[in-house]
Amino acid sequence: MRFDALTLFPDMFDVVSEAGVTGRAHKQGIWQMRTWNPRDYTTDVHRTVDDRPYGGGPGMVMLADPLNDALDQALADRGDSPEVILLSPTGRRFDQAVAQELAQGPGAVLVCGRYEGIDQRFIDARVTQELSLGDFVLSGGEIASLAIIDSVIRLLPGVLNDADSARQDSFHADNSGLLDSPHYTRPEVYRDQAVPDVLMSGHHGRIQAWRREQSLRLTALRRPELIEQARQRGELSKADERFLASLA
Ligand SMILES: CCN(CC)Cc1ccc(CNC(=O)c2csc3nc[nH]c(=O)c23)cc1
Repeated sequence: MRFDALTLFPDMFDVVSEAGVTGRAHKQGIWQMRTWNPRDYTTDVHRTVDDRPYGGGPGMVMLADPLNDALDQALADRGDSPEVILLSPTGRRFDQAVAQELAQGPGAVLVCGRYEGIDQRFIDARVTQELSLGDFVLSGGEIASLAIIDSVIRLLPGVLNDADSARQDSFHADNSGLLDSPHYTRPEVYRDQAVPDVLMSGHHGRIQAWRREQSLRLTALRRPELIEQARQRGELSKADERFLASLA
C-alpha cells in the first residue's frame, strides 16, 4: 500500500507517516508514503505554480505543467498504475465505503489543490477520480488527503490489533450502522457524576441491551437517516423497533 501526495506543503504529511497508529504501521513497513512538490518541477526563476484564471474571477489557478511533471515522477517511482485522485470540493463524497474500496488496492496518488483549483486540462488528462471530504470549505486538499490516508491504513491487516477498541470500526463501532453508545472509564464517580449502574453490574446481557438502546436513541436523535438505512438492511430487531417506538 503506497500513497503519493502531490502537494505544495509536503511537511503536512508527517502527521500520518510519523504519528499514532498510522505512524507505527508506516514504521513497520505496512505502507509507504512519498510527497512530490510541484514547485520542484517549475522551470522559471520564481518557481511559479499558479497563475490568474482565464475569463477573470477571484483567486489563482494551479498550472498544469508542474503538476504533470510531478505526477510523471511519482508514477515512474511507483512503477504501477494507481488511481490518480484529485481532492476537490466538487468530488464524490468520501465515506467508509470508499475507504474500503481504496484499502483493496495498491494505494493512490493524491493530488492536493490549493488556490481556487487546478487547470482543467491536467484534470481531464490525468485524474481518474475526484473526492471531497464533505460540504464545507477547506484551504486545500492536504487535510482531506490526511483523513483519507488515515481511514484507509486502519483497514489494513496488522494495523489495528484487537486490543485497539477501534477494531470494531465499521464507522459505527459494534452497533454497526448506528452511532456509538457512550463510553465511561475510571474513576467510578467523577465530580459527583457516577457511571451508569448497568455498566457496573457485570451483567453482560443487560450491558449489551443498554448499549444497543443508547445507540438507537442517539442515532434516532442525531442521524435518523441511519436508522432507516439499518431498517432497510434488516438490521433492526423486534426489540430495537419496540424501543424506537417508545421514543416517538
Ligand atoms: C468558489 C467556491 N469554492 C468551492 C467551495 C472555492 C474553493 C474553496 C476551497 C478550495 C480548496 N478545497 C479543497 O481543495 C478541498 C479538497 S477536498 C475538499 N473537501 C471538502 N472541502 C474542500 O474545500 C476540499 C477550492 C475551491
